[in-house]
Amino acid sequence: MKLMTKVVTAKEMQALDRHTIEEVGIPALVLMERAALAVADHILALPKEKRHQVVVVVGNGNNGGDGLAVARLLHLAGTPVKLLFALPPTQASEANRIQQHACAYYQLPVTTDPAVLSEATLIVDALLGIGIARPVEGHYADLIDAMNQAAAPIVAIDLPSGMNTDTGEAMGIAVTAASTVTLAYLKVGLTTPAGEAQAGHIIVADHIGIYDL
Ligand SMILES: NC(=O)C1=CN([C@@H]2O[C@H](COP(=O)(O)OP(=O)(O)OC[C@H]3O[C@@H](n4cnc5c(N)ncnc54)[C@H](O)[C@@H]3O)[C@@H](O)[C@H]2O)[C@H](O)CC1
Ligand SMILES: [K+]
Repeated sequence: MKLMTKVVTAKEMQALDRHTIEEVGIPALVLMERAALAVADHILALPKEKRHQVVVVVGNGNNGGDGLAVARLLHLAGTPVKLLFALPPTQASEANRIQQHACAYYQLPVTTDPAVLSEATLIVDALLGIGIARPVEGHYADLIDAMNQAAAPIVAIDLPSGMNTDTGEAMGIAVTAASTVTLAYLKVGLTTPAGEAQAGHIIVADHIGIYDL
């Protein structure tokens, strides 16, 4: 018997998130850690030559927080990791700042220079997730372009950055990923032809501890 996978919009995912955190009482950082473990497991199962130098591209929201937690887990598993911050690390969500602290404890190398992407054998896209709220422009558009131009394959966390969660269309420009580890449930945009083309191989990390309403 084939089980149907639940498919959600950004609003629905945000409501499930809120329900799990505020009503069930599971701390957001617990969900973030479980999400990061799922993404790290996926990366650690890739051929070793892909893991010579991982570069995690970090946005300032919780998608970036997931990326920072993945970076820490990969580092602790012996994988060389560098962080490419989109913005000065001070302008970030609370969970993101907590993850930054943990990465700083382990002295993970940090840069804001996209040239680091040329060193990557694997790129982790943690720039934007379901919180994308407007078309991608300026520095963010340049970063996505630089990721797409780099030789290394891209693993996207939750969604390829720049993708509209509900339509799969690029909001200006979107990451073209080799694989996407989407968290909790499949997102509507990932089921459209445009979304499938950007996402590559899609893995649903359905054991991160989100509870249904
Ligand atoms: N779904 C889950 O179960 C879990 C999800 N997690 C991860 O959290 C993100 C969503 O996090 P959120 O902070 O709400 O949003 P983002 O990180 O995607 O982005 C918010 C951040 O980005 C800015 N922004 C929005 N649009 C743009 C734009 N076009 N250009 C530049 N900047 C933009 C916005 O202002 C905010 O500052 C979800 O995808 C998961 O990865 C949890 O960690 C675990 C549980
Ligand atoms: K992403």
